[in-house]
Amino acid sequence: MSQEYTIAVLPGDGIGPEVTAEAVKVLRVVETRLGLKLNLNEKPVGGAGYEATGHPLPGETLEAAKEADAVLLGAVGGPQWETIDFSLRPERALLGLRSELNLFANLRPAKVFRALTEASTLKPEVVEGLDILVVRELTGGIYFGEPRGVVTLQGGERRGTNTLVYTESEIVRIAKVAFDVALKRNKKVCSVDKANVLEATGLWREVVTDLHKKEFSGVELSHMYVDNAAMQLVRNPKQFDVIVTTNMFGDILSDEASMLTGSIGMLPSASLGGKTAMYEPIHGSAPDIAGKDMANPLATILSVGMMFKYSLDREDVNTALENVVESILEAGYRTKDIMSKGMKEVGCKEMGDLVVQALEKKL
Ligand SMILES: NC(=O)c1ccc[n+]([C@@H]2O[C@H](COP(=O)([O-])OP(=O)(O)OC[C@H]3O[C@@H](n4cnc5c(N)ncnc54)[C@H](O)[C@@H]3O)[C@@H](O)[C@H]2O)c1
Ligand SMILES: CC(C)[C@H](C(=O)O)[C@@H](O)C(=O)O
Ligand SMILES: [Mg+2]
Repeated sequence: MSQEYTIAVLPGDGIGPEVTAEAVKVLRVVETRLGLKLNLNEKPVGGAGYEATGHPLPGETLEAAKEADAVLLGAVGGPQWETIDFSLRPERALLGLRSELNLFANLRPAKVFRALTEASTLKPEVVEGLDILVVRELTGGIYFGEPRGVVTLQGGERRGTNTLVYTESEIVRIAKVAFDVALKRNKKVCSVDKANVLEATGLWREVVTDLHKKEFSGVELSHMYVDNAAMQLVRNPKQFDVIVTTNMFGDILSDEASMLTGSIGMLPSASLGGKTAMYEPIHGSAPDIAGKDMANPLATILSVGMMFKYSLDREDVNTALENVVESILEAGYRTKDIMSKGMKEVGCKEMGDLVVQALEKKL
């Protein structure tokens, strides 16, 4: 009997469907080569969900995600939905999926592929061999804290509120993920906060320090304020190995870290914690290049690799995909975002085809 898995495929908006289509091609190759049976259950999400049903996270989409062995998501959002009520914005679908599936741990690896060392915004020697992991808390913090919203005050002025909240247990569980993953890497964690100003992250620092003392003293722990961390990431990124941080700081620092690797189109992610995990590139729907076959699909394809590693018990597929991506880049193929002189520019589909061809030889 062949292994059978159900994967909820949520392409979303903008370049979401373009990069997801390439990742699906890759899934199909792995299915054939490994003799698996993959049931791909495609559903609308984000703006596409809103247009289809009036809600960015339709009930059938959430159900499909909950019932699946893993979720693959493209990207959501776009200018056409920027003025609708916040509760119906495409981005809310992401928050809904993350909280409903209890995906509190978001792993965002920023690895510099050898062939792309020259594509980084930094000098080659600063990023060569860089391999860091941002562990972003994903279901708490200012993204979910109450009270939130906009009210009109007496006199007519409006006031907007969001609230940064963390409980001790929320901090402990994400810190545990970071320490555990550090034990499998270089045993080094930097916890990033704003403990000099924000009480909630003062608690964050205290709880991380206590947990470290009690259970993870074999890991080297440091703390850094987020403003300094943003600066250190571009000054000397190789000082970091695992970075653990809050929901919003992780969002920002991972986009910054992506540019060390050459492009935001290179960074995959895994969101873990509950029964079903979700895999998505860290980038958005890129309305500026949508529909032009220009998007880099590698972040989404590498997210498929993470899916095999964390949900489908085939880390070898992740390794094969990383090797395939390296070999394609070594051969000089580049999407526009990572293009440089003397290289061969390809579109989104052609990049997907190159991965498929190389993977067919590898698996
Ligand atoms: N996970 C998600 O679904 C997600 C993440 C971030 C932003 N968004 C949404 O996406 C929309 C656009 O947001 P934004 O412009 O701030 O961020 P973005 O990540 O969509 O784009 C930022 C820049 O990076 C480029 N880019 C992004 N992905 C790329 C890829 N794969 N290949 C080549 N270039 C790529 C874009 O062309 C753009 O110039 C907004 O609605 C936002 O809310 C969604
Ligand atoms: C679109 C938005 C909700 C999302 C986030 O802030 O988490 C995105 O920026 C990301 O990084 O996945
Ligand atoms: Mg982001």
